[in-house]
Amino acid sequence: MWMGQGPSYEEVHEIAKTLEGKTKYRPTLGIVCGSGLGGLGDLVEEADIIPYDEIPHFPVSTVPGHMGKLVFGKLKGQIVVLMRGRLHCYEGYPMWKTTIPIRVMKALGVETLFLTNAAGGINPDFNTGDIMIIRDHIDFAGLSGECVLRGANDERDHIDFAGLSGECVLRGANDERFGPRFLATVGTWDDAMNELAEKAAKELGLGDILRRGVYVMIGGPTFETVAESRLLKNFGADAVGMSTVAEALVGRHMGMKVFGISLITDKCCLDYTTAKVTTHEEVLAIGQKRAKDLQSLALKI
Ligand SMILES: O=P(O)(O)O[C@H]1O[C@H](CO)[C@@H](O)[C@H]1O
Ligand code: HPA
Repeated sequence: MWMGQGPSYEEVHEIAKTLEGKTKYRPTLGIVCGSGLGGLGDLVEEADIIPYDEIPHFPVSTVPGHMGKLVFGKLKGQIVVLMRGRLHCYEGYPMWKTTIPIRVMKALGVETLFLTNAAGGINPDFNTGDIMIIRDHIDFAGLSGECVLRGANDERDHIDFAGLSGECVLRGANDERFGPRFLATVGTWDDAMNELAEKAAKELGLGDILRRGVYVMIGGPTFETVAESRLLKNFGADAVGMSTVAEALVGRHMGMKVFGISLITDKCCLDYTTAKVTTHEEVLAIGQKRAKDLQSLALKI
């Protein structure tokens, strides 16, 4: 009997079977669209679009900028499945539930996973609108374990360790049919795909805004205090967001090739004198502004 945190191997394959009954496509590439970056879905040709709420056992998207639809079809001739809307732990889902679609993608035959996100720039040299190839990550959630005090705190100058952390997505009983109990995470982000992404960006004339760096996942939904941004910088993070790492880990757990890019939508404040408030609206607006560049980059890759 399955004693871990769900979903079971059988449930994942049941969902995949349902989807195979709704689309003729058998994708090998999976794409996850970050906040405000769902426009890539419009470029998928001859698409079969399946809303999450029509898929049994599938969590639904609740965040503005995430439509909650699976898009199957062709992108430059390649058969893809694209998540137009991802799931975040802060929406109230346990971490494992946010990655059900990634497990399902693998069951559908997906071998390569392309993750995109909107992120705050921690590296002071990064500017709003920059595109960062994810070289590595910090799984803040997994490093710190599950905190009983998880949630926001409204003091001005604090480090809300609970809000920053969550739980590792692979916590719970392990089914070896998915992957190993202990996952080595060195080399999570595929070097060859990163090289390809860098080359593609340069060819598109995006070299000036191209960065490479370390993405740190925090639990959210609170944006960082100044003290937290400083902490993350000292940890070695270049950009911060509330997603992506759990998906990457689950992808690697199942042997997928993983790569990804972050759009820097705001600069995190490292100084009280210049501190300004970040909003989700601002994040979405920068996504809109850079939409065309990101779509061209994804197509070229
Ligand atoms: O990571 P994605 O889904 O791109 O979204 C990012 O944008 C939202 C905050 O504005 C957070 O959900 C953060 O993780
Ligand atoms: N912090 C965390 N997540 C984010 C940010 C940020 O500044 N911007 C976009 N997603």
